[in-house]
Amino acid sequence: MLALTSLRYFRTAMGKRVCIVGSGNWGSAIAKLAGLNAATNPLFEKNVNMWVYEEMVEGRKLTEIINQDHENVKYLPGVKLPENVIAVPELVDAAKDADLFIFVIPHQFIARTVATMKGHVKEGAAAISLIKGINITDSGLGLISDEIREALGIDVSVLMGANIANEVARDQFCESTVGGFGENAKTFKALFQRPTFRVSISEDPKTVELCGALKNIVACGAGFCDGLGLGDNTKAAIIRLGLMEMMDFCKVFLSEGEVKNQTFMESCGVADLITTCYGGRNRKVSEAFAKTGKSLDELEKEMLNGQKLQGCVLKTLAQLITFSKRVEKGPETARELQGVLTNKKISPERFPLFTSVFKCCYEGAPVADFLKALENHPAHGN
Ligand SMILES: NC(=O)C1=CN([C@@H]2O[C@H](COP(=O)(O)OP(=O)(O)OC[C@H]3O[C@@H](n4cnc5c(N)ncnc54)[C@H](O)[C@@H]3O)[C@@H](O)[C@H]2O)C=CC1
Ligand SMILES: O=C(CO)COP(=O)(O)O
Repeated sequence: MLALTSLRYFRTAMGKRVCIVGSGNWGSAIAKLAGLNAATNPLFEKNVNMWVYEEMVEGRKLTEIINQDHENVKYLPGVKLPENVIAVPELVDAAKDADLFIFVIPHQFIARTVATMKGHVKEGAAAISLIKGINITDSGLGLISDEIREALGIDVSVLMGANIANEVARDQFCESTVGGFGENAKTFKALFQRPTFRVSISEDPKTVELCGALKNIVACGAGFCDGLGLGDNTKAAIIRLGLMEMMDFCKVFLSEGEVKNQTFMESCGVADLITTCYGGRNRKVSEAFAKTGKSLDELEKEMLNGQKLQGCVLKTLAQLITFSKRVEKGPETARELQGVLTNKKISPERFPLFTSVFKCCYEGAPVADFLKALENHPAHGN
């Protein structure tokens, strides 16, 4: 009896404390996995804090609903969360004394979030980013992991993969990729891996992270394909050409030697691309965009009940390709990339799929013309 008590004390004293920064669809699904593992693995402290951006749901605070009913009824309805996952409305309280941070919020909110955390993070803590987005910085492309690392001065790994949250939360078998190094990568693998969630470690974290952002753009193209009533051959071509552009983009924007081709064969690469192009939110909303002509902002609000589009990376892409253009609204990823391409003196013709998705989303190009841009794709040779 005494031995058991001391073991419990030792565990509380020594286990790493986990804080999940975010509680949306994926944030809640990953909370289930991390909560179940923390409850049984002495490497971790049993209780896992989850920062919840507070809101009222049917007259009750979302944090109260999660802590009393153990379900995030707004962002992951129908799935019970482990009771050791504790919803905390104040970010600084949630982060207090944490050793491990899991960043899982839509990428447009990261800057404000890390600014709030600055000065409240324990020395020696480590983080992992599950965020599938990118930024533009003065020097061009900015990885979200770099933004977190620079703001908080801690090591940051990434987790990317073919992981539609609703399926992961229902224990349907899938794989995922941790991009990172050494003990921190292993610790995060131990925190997430479950019998139905198999995690590999890749020491090519920048490519792993860029794959997670760029696939969002291809998913918009897949949605256009569905919206236009086209079939599986066309979708397969979009996925393949999208993959070629993702690989080329990574080699241009990371230094060539850093990018390992094997990374594209991991769950974070081709597998995530496939799942997103069939089952993701970007695909779904882009299909509706092609059919209705409503704006992406409008459709996001109508169709996603508070969840956010990250196809979105478009916004960054756009700025990377045509730095002069500033588009204020809409899917961010493609926008974000455009300016970077111009900075690198790379013509948009090198990335016809990314560019065409952007033009349809933000410049009023007809979706019916989307595939024309692919007819002379560089991947087909001369
Ligand atoms: N949902 C999925 O299947 C997957 C999502 N991801 C990635 O994970 C990241 C997070 O996505 P989800 O968890 O699905 O989020 P989500 O799309 O469900 O986003 C809604 C979340 O944003 C929060 N929010 C709203 N305004 C906010 C603000 N001003 N500041 C901070 N938070 C605010 C909401 O409270 C809610 O928790 C994204 O980068 C996404 O690409 C990655 C893999 C799978
Ligand atoms: O990243 C995802 C699956 O791995 C989810 O993609 P969506 O954001 O398009 O739903």
